[in-house]
Amino acid sequence: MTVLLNGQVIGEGGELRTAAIRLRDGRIAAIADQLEAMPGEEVIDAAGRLVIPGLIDLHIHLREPGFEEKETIATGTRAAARGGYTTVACMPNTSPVTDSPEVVERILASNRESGSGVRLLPIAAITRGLSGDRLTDMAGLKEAGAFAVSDDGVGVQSPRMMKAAMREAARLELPLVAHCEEEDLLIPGACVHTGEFAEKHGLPGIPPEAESIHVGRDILLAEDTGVHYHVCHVSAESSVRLIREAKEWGQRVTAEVSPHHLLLCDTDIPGPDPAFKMNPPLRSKRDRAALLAALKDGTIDFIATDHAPHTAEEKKRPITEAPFGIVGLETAFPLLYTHLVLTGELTLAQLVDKMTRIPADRFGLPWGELKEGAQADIAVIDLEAERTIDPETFYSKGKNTPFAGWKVKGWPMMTLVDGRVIWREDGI
Ligand SMILES: NC(=O)N[C@@H](CC(=O)O)C(=O)O
Ligand SMILES: [Zn+2]
Repeated sequence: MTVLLNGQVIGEGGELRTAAIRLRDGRIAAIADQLEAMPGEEVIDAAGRLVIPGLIDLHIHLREPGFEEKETIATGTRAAARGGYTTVACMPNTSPVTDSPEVVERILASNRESGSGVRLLPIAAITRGLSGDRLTDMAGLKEAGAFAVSDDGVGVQSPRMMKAAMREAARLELPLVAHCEEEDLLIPGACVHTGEFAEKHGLPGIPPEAESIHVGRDILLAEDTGVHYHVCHVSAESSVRLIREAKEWGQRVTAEVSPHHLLLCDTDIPGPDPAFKMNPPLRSKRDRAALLAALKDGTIDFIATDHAPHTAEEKKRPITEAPFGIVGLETAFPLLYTHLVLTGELTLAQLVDKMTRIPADRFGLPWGELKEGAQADIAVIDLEAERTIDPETFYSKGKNTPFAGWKVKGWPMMTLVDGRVIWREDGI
């Protein structure tokens, strides 16, 4: 048994209050203003710290199997635990692609063997080899433990294939998680948003409608299938408009946004630096404002990092050739706390909700809340701790972040899953 004493929890009305939390048999046995430590009980002093449900990230890349030089399940889940995450969902663009029950089982086994303690939810491919032309055996994948299906990394180009995928995913009650990108609208070497920055540097651009045309198409395709259709990493105002309308219409559509799209736009890119290259790209000020408004009003449901590690060598290539993607697990909470909560854009309660309860609720997961009887998945955060982001200190093998050198507050100090400490800051 463990008891966390004197922590700050977020109350019903969003206010902070001091509380003690008793953990027993992997669950939250009691939450009260005060509790007495019992003989033999492990005591964690959380005085002055924020105690919240463990963070949930439903879009990350762990690169195993196949690209272990970029990240492994062991290093990526360790980075997750350090970031305050207790549950993460990993995308299938591995090698081999996560398109067979064997790969799903291998990912789950690797996480068990790593002893990370992080709950790992494998997302399986929609099409074999992410080729876009043949559906996977979704029933077999689900049976093996797949939590959703996605071809993330590429868009499903054929509407006919997407419709078939939606029907099958609906039948099996598997969420369909879409990377929205119409390749017919891309030119070779396209690497940044079609806008001010691309023009200034003479770089080929990725237009926002390459994303939103798929969002609109998919909403229409999903309409009579009953599928849970989820849009990955929304970046464009036009996508937001379509999602908003579909929700008003009563469709089962959800969406995520990543921290970098909330905090940066193309005009913040200092130069042609691959640390600022990700897919979808950083867009205009207007797009960024639309994303923030959509997150506030619930059109965009929650935040997911799209943690996408790559090697330093790969990210040293010219911007047109370097791979897309940046890491995010170890910096998401402090970045968002500092730049959205301390600036008054979101309340602390809203931010936490969009990183815990809401993703769990939308995907029917049993975690994400601090309440009696719930699984004891917890993050302990020091809202006052201020540090400068230094990629060299990351547990992740990926050091590719556009936020190096940013000084931010609100660092995770301890992470528990099932009432067990899976990571704690040295000296805590
Ligand atoms: N987001 C990225 O820029 N890259 C991702 C793929 C993806 O999520 O689309 C990757 O796998 O590297
Ligand atoms: Zn993607």
